[in-house]
Amino acid sequence: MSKDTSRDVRAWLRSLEVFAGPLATFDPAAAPDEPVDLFLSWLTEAVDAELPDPHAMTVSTVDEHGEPWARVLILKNVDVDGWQFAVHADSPKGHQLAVRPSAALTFYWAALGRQVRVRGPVIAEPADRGAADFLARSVPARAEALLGLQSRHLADIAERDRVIDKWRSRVEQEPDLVAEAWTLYTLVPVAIEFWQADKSRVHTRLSYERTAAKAPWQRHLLWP
Ligand SMILES: Cc1cc2nc3c(=O)[nH]c(=O)nc-3n(C[C@H](O)[C@H](O)[C@H](O)COP(=O)(O)O)c2cc1C
Repeated sequence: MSKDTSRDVRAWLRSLEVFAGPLATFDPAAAPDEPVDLFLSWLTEAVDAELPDPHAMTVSTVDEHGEPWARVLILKNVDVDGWQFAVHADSPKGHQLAVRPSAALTFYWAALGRQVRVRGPVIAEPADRGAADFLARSVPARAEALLGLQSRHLADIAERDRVIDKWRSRVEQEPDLVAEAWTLYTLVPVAIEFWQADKSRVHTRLSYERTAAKAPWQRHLLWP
């Protein structure tokens, strides 16, 4: 891209609106003691507002060289014990979690002007829980996980379709087949931040922090 074009892009980006939606409101004084309760109420509002993929989140990890990585995953469950996602352990994110079992999650519900960030250690759940999650997946999703090549270089699209077709047939014939490396992970939160946008740009932030899993939560307002 030439420098002239990049100047145009800068102006174009500056012209785009942010926080265009009617936006939600947030009164931190009324926030519950347990952050998962607040998260579930914000998630419920996102679902009720019919936002697309309300349970999609960016999962950030760090590799053995300290390099950051991030990708979008689907939230599988959340309760007082933590936020859960399931992935193939033999994938880049699985390898990163093996060497650095810690992650950050970011949810963004744009139309409501809300962001939630969650950070903490990640534990791999026992194999039977990973298997139960795997068997609840669709046939194509199970086939992709069984072939176990996620994020590897692919020679051509025809090869992808041929191999996936082969695994789909196998899953249809053997519906109890489980990818052993499919793993359910729980992020045990030590820091959770709720961020509410305001059109005035005076945003409201509430953080819950604790020194260790199961320790009591401390609440702090944060400067926007
Ligand atoms: C909305 C959305 C949902 C996704 N859900 C998953 C998922 O549940 N599991 C998964 O392995 N990848 C999922 N992906 C793909 C990941 O973002 C990522 O491309 C893939 O897991 C490879 O990541 P890695 O190379 O860091 O291991 C999803 C992508 C999007 C956009």
